[in-house]
Amino acid sequence: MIAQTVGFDKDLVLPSVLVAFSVLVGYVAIQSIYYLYFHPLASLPGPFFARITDLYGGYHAWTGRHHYHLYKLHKKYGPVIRYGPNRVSFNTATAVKDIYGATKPLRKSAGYRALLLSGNVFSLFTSIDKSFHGKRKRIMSHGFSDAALRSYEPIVQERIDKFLEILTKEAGTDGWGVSKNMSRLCAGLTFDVMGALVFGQPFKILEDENGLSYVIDAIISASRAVGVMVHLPVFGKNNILFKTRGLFRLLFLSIKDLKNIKAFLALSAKLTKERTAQEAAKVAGEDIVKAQGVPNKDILGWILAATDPETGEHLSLSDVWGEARVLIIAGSDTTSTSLSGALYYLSRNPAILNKLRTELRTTFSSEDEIWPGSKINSCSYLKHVIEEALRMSAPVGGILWRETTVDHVVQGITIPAGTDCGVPVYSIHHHSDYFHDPHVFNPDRWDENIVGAEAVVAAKSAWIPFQIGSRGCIGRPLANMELTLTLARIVYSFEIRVDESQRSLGQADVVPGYTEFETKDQLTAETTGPFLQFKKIEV
Ligand code: HEM
Repeated sequence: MIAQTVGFDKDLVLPSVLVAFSVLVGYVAIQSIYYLYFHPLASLPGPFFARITDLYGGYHAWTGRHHYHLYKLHKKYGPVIRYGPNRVSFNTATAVKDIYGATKPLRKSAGYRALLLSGNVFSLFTSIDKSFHGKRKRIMSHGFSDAALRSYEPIVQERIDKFLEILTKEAGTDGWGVSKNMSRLCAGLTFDVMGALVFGQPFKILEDENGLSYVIDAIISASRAVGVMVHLPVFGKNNILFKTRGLFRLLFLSIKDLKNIKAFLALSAKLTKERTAQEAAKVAGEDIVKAQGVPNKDILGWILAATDPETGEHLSLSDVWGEARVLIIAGSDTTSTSLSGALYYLSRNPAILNKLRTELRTTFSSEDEIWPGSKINSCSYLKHVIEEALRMSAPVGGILWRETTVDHVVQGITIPAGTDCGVPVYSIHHHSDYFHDPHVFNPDRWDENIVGAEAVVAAKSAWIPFQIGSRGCIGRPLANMELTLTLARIVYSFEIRVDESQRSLGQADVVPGYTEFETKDQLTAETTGPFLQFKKIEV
């Protein structure tokens, strides 16, 4: 009797499906009409699908080429584009200030929440709430003070020594080493440096000693999903979808990737625990790190010892683990892309390479003299080469979304509260209003004596590889140290040549007639090459 009442009526299946489908289509149609004609951003230009769904941006993020795509869109539609129902991309230096300026009423977009690995444990990088971020920054900045940086110098130099040894390790009788994939080798260097600086011990990826090169692969594959989710704010805003983000990540990962990520999480948890226990055992007033033979201090050493000056709080173990993981990711991949990019451009521009070598050889009388300090700071051409490499192929080349917390004027347009805004880094770095011949690698564009003060001021206003404002990169001085020391020491001591058989690998031609170092954008970048050979210069 009961079975009959709730029985399954086959005749109702098709009509039910049709009704559900019609409701869905009707809902999408009404919502699209609203987005296209009645939404406060309706008058802004942009691709049709971008104006009605965030899936448009999500798809282009998935291709890894959305930074190049945004560049082309800005060329087509002008400086302001609607890049999602509730998202606006601006391509001007005024917008940089209006959006990222320290006092502006914007916070990181809800999309950043999708980056969280476990529950709601935010880190300095992933935090959205401004007061949480301020508190965390007060503690974290201890690890990036001038004193902290000085204590890192020998660690960085020791890893660079190892890196340079590898360049000509299997050199032939003519002195030229075998061809190296610089993306991979530079990643070995920067991950080792970050391992040593965060946990007090290098991963020794350069020596291939501890079998930890999977850390690089783990982070590259984890970044693929993150690079898409950060462009889908719904993952941060909708709690049900937020809980499914783990499943979404699976779409981007192979079994091997999953194993690598799991191993990296376990490794970073183990090293954080060990390092925290060491610090807890610290005898008052004694530097246990030195006492235990670990060279100098590391970032965890500084931040574990730090307290929030306003609240007196310390970080908990899970907070420290969260910060450690993010530091390894944020500090390695970015610096490695910058270094590979600079080597790509130097190896393809012999005149620029020679000019840089002349500067270094007239400043230093031997490679051993190349240390942080006033001498290296006086090498203005070295600085300009790095600035230019970061402009041409910025490691974070996409768009870093910020959400308006109140109605706010950007570039003269009132943007309603709750809208995501951003300036795509690749686009503004290649904007001809700020950079003459933007697709040409030209370090001289940063020299006032050559191009004039006005041109340099304009260029600086649009140069944002580290972002600006309170959410700008805390690791910038450390990245600068790594980049200047490594490049100066390579160029001082080695001849460099392109492996012609691999020249086109990792090379993009975004604009016909120009080639550049290709970055696959996934919040940070995935890169290949350049494939280079090195020969030690005879003294
Ligand atoms: C050339 C190398 C680097 C580049 C181009 C770079 C770029 C950036 C950018 C663009 C941001 C803003 C991200 C956003 O708004 O979502 C950022 C933030 C950050 N970076 Fe870097 N970075 C580099 C090196 C480093 C290093 C070496 C470290 C650490 C050791 C580091 C740690 C961080 C952290 C913790 C944040 C978050 C800061 C905050 O929100 O207060 N970065 N970086």
